[in-house]
Amino acid sequence: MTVDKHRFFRNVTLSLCSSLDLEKALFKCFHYIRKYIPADGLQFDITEPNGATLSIVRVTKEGVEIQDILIPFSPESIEEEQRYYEKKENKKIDDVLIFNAPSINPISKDFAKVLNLKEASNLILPVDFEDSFPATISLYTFSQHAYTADHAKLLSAVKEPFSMAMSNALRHRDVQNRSENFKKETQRLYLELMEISGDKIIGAESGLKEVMTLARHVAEVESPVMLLGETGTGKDVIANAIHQFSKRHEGPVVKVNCGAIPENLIDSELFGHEKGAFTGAVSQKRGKFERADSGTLFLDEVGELSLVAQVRLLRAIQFKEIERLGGTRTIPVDTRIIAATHRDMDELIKSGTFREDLYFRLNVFPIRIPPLRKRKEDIPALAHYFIEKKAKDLNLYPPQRLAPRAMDQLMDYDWPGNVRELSNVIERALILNRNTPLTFDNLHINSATHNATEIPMDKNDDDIIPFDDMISHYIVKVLKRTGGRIEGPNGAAKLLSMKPNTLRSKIKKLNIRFDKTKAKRPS
Ligand SMILES: Nc1ncnc2c1ncn2[C@@H]1O[C@H](COP(=O)(O)OP(=O)(O)OP(=O)(O)O)[C@@H](O)[C@H]1O
Repeated sequence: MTVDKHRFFRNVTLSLCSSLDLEKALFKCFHYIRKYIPADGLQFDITEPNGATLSIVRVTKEGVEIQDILIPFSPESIEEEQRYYEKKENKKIDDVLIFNAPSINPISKDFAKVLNLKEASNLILPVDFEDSFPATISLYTFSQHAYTADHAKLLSAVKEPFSMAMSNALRHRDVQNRSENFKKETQRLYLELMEISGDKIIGAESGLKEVMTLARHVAEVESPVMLLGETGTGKDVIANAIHQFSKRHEGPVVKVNCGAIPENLIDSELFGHEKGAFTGAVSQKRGKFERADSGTLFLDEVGELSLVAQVRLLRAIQFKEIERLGGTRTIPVDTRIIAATHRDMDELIKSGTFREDLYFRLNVFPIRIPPLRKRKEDIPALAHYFIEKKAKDLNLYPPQRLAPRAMDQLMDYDWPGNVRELSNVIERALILNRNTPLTFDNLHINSATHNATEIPMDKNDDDIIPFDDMISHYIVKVLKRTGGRIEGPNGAAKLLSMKPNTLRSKIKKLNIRFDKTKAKRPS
């Protein structure tokens, strides 16, 4: 067959450049080359400084095999190779080696032993990499004396494109490996950090047993999860556990507190924006959706999302793609959604504040986390866990022991603020009882998380009440005046000279539960 050398060069180059993925590029190239040069397979090898060869990829008619096998050569094989090369049927033409009877070639025998090969003829093209070890691309057949000088010349014509493409592909592979290692390292550090900080799920074998079973089951699939439960029950903790149990655990878990982000910023926070999309968008920003690519997006307080953001969220979930604000192109996203809420979603749907279609998309696999009062068996373990952890965090280690009736006091209380309230109560007890055993008298009064509106403020000036209670009471007082409104000219944040987000996080931290219906409407 006559071959147009230019065309051959061009087509080999194009197929090699068709993908940065080494295997794909070689597969395409092999199928083109074998139209002109006989070949049952193609192999890419790199020779290490010690003479051993790292066989990287083998392409055959059936497909691609990634080998990454180190093949050791005996020093005798290397010496014999030279003599073998001097035989008349084996030649070197334009830098390409022709081995037409490699079954007697010692190096090929070493290869054959490890790779279980039976090839009979070899055409070997050395490829050059900058700062790398010698490498070869070889074609082989199962018949003897398959290769001619013309074949060698044709293969030698594509030495340069092979060298460049293999070098780029190896660099690309190196970057990918580094990024894989980086992900693994991040995961390892995360687990180490969890261990050091002592963050674990207490009650996983008792009060949360059913929740944990569901979490493990759903982690294996990709379905969206809806975590339902009162504030402070541990929705965050379970969302993290699902991510860690899932095959996405090497990817990021990105949390968005939909209730803490002002309405006008939520779109940009979730979907990102292009430079100049709105006043203040001074540079391009990737949204949380994009950041959660290949991982999990945790939408906390999803019931607080504005209707506009709900429409975009629905689209992103349906089509698995997003558009940055002010952008024109769609960006594919591979993200698993876990949503959480303490609100009654049926109520929100009835009142028209939450889209029913979005709810059905999110509520594929609901998990209800029981309130602490319904799993009181977990209280002793949680209390001991928080005593240890908080004492370390607060530098009050070793902690005081519990007073004789202290555990009964904790067990008798209803914990409206759930696990978060228990953790706050223990922190306060550790601070107040530095030299005495821990007690929890007057839990109802002292707990800032419990109905802060009831804290008596008409106490005499000399009476000391805990600082958090004082702040909670004051925030509730202001919320009453603004009808529960946080933002805007008549909002509580403005009256308190605070940023709305700071106030929101304070409300969350102190677990202030504010009933809007009891508030005075603002004038
Ligand atoms: N089972 C548990 N074991 C250990 N710590 C827990 C457990 N459950 C909750 N916590 C701790 O209690 C606190 C509150 O939990 P978390 O933030 O997960 O609650 P939440 O339900 O997401 O609250 P919110 O609805 O207010 O967002 C966190 O500090 C968390 O680490």
